[in-house]
Amino acid sequence: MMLGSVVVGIGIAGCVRMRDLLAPLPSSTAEKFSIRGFVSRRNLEDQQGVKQISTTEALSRDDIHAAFICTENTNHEEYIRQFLEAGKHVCVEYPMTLSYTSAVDLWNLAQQKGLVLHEEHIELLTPDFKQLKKDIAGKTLEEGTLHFTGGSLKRNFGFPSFSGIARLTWLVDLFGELTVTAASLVEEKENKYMKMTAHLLTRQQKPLTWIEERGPGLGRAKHIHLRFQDASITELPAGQREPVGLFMQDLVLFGRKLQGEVSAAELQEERSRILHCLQLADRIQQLSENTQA
Ligand SMILES: NC(=O)C1=CN([C@@H]2O[C@H](COP(=O)(O)OP(=O)(O)OC[C@H]3O[C@@H](n4cnc5c(N)ncnc54)[C@H](O)[C@@H]3O)[C@@H](O)[C@H]2O)C=CC1
Ligand SMILES: C=CC1=C(C)/C(=C/c2[nH]c(/C=C3N=C(/C=C4\NC(=O)C(C)=C4C=C)C(C)=C\3CCC(=O)O)c(CCC(=O)O)c2C)NC1=O
Ligand SMILES: [Zn+2]
Repeated sequence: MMLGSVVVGIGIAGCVRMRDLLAPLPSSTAEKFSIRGFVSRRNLEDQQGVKQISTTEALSRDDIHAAFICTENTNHEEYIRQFLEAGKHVCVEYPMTLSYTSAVDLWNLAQQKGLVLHEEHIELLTPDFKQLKKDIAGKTLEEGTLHFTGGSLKRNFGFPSFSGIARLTWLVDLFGELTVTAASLVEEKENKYMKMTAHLLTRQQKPLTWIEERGPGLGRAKHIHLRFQDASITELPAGQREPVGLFMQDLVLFGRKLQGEVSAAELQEERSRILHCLQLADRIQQLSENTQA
């Protein structure tokens, strides 16, 4: 059976989703999707030959089974809830929500309804990350820093521990569950500049620092300083480029979940990681807001 799909939010991510749905990876679960329309709060002409439909139509049509939520982050929660309540599977661009408790609610709703709730994590699929993970396998961490820089985000992307949750996901995927010991935020609104610093500890009580820095003219980059018992890594390794795009890899994974090809254990592990990261993001926000006041 084909999985009728709708893309919600026509920014960079939404357009890429549409492109991938229109030209799925051959012989993959991505071929099971069939795009039926897109939703936008603007009135748009056809996009890549796909027609705009209303949210009401997307929620009520029997031939629509899945929604791709690609709006700015402040709207994710409301759209996810509406589509789950309407009985549709959901793939949402990270971060799923801007609070831990709302994410727990949504996972519970998906479970009650027997629906797949999938959060995109292309940062785990990048060649550089795959290589880094291989390079540090078996090494014992002493301390580390992950410093992200990037251009200013538009409004409505949420607190930086949420908009930048991809970086936190890296740290948790590499070093396991973490705790937050301190966090602060420096913001210069008039300069569109911000720098968040979070201090974390691994289960083995090793310190990790996560810095998320954004401002006009800052290039999108990650700096790492990882010190292990017998080695240091101070540069991201360049992984082997892959023929399949990142969003397409994520689409295939979502498709595999819908086809029941992902084991319950794997689903549980992923859900735990996602909720753990959102919980850390929540804690970082709380601690930062306390230091600001
Ligand atoms: N661009 C990328 O490479 C990646 C993006 N994401 C996530 O995808 C999501 C969307 O990001 P982008 O597409 O890059 O952002 P974007 O700024 O290009 O698009 C945001 C979306 O919101 C819509 N929008 C915002 N305010 C609106 C308003 N007032 N009225 C009508 N429409 C409005 C835009 O048209 C667009 O659909 C975010 O959750 C982001 O974190 C995740 C991974 C990678
Ligand atoms: C060119 C302008 C450009 C914009 C506006 C952009 C936006 C953008 N990229 C993101 C993540 C991401 N973006 C990319 C990669 C890309 N994303 C792309 O739009 C393109 C062209 C690539 C390059 C192939 C990746 C891999 C992530 C996941 C997080 C990360 O690893 O940084 C996010 C989510 C929040 C974040 O993690 O920062 C946004 C809003 N990315 C860009 O590169
Ligand atoms: Zn640095």
